[in-house]
Amino acid sequence: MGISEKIKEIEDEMKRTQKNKATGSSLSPFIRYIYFLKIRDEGKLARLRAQLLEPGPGSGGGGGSGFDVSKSGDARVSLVGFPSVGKSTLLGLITKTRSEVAAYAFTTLTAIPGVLEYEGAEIQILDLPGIIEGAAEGKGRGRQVISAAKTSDLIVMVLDATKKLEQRTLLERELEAVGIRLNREPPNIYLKPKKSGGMKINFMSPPKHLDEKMIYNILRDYKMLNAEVLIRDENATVDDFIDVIMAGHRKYIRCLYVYNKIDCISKTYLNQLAREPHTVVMSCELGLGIKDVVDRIWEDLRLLRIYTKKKGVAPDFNEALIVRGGSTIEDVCDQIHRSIKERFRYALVWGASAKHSPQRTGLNHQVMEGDVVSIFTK
Ligand SMILES: Nc1nc2c(ncn2[C@@H]2O[C@H](COP(=O)(O)OP(=O)(O)OP(=O)(O)O)[C@@H](O)[C@H]2O)c(=O)[nH]1
Ligand SMILES: [K+]
Ligand SMILES: [Mg+2]
Repeated sequence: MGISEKIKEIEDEMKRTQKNKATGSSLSPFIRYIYFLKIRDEGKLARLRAQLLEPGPGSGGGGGSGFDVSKSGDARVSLVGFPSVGKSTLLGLITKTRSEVAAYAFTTLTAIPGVLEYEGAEIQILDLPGIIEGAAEGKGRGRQVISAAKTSDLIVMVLDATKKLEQRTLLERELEAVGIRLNREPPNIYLKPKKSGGMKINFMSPPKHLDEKMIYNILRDYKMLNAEVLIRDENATVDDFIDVIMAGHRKYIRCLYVYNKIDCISKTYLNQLAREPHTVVMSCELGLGIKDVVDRIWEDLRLLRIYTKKKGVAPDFNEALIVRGGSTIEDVCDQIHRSIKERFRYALVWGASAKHSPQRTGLNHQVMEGDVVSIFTK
């Protein structure tokens, strides 16, 4: 019998025992026995499902390319967490997609995309298999899960409020290990490799954790013998400097920590969790805090709604263009049509980014939330 069939058999058995449990309430020793069987089988089931996630022989440690789900909508959000914290339950609550929910670990075996609609924006939400410690080294499908997370605009780390606080640090470490940097900006260090000329190392002000010799040695370790360096941040560390050298393999992603199952913890503890930075608390079971989670996802994505206006007509506020924070008129043009930029003459901008309304601008003008834009072409 293959693993899939074994799993099916145990699942069927569990469904049967669950039914027995519901009808035989007076037979308490019997119920206890059934319950014991169920718990034992859940353990077995979790182990089998974990095996199903193990990379096959010769597949190179879990694969590093993520799942075959194409990006769609205005942004991508990944649900990352240990098994059974409630990732699939959350997906079901905020999108129309149903991903299987169950009490045993590794219920979800692949990436399941759903769409969260938020005031005119379409946000892709990826429900992912649970990851375990050692995921970054290829344990289970961990590497694949983390690769998928690396492609997202925001990571929602789903945590079980009834479990130890260390779970968060453990997960962060797994993500760090593959070059993901959570809620951090790239270090303020300028590094330019050169063909010749040796090392030129400069500081804006004396750094506290670095000196010229250290930088020189690190660069040599990475086989960079000619480079120009300017450390702009006095708090920069060796790790920061290595991140700059490895910039191509680093990804700076915002992370929202979501503690689920608050129906099972004390009020005091709940308040403590809720005060942590970048954190929201919820109970999928009771439907508590779900709207907060959705609002925070939107805020943390930092997307902007821009409205276009045709000459002589009022803007259509029902139809927003969604662009990323920091976008320019050029990005707005690209969002409307690929070729519009080539025929661009100027834009008129009304709203928060305009010095006066309307402001006549070029392609470089940065837009802000709620701006109204008219594009004039040749
Ligand atoms: N008490 C409580 N249980 C919850 C809550 N949300 C989800 N659950 C339960 O937690 C279990 C796991 O839920 P799933 O949504 O399957 O968890 P998951 O993170 O997708 O799990 P995997 O796919 O196995 O990694 C299920 O039995 C849910 O009913 C909650 O807010 N409170
Ligand atoms: K589960
Ligand atoms: Mg799941």
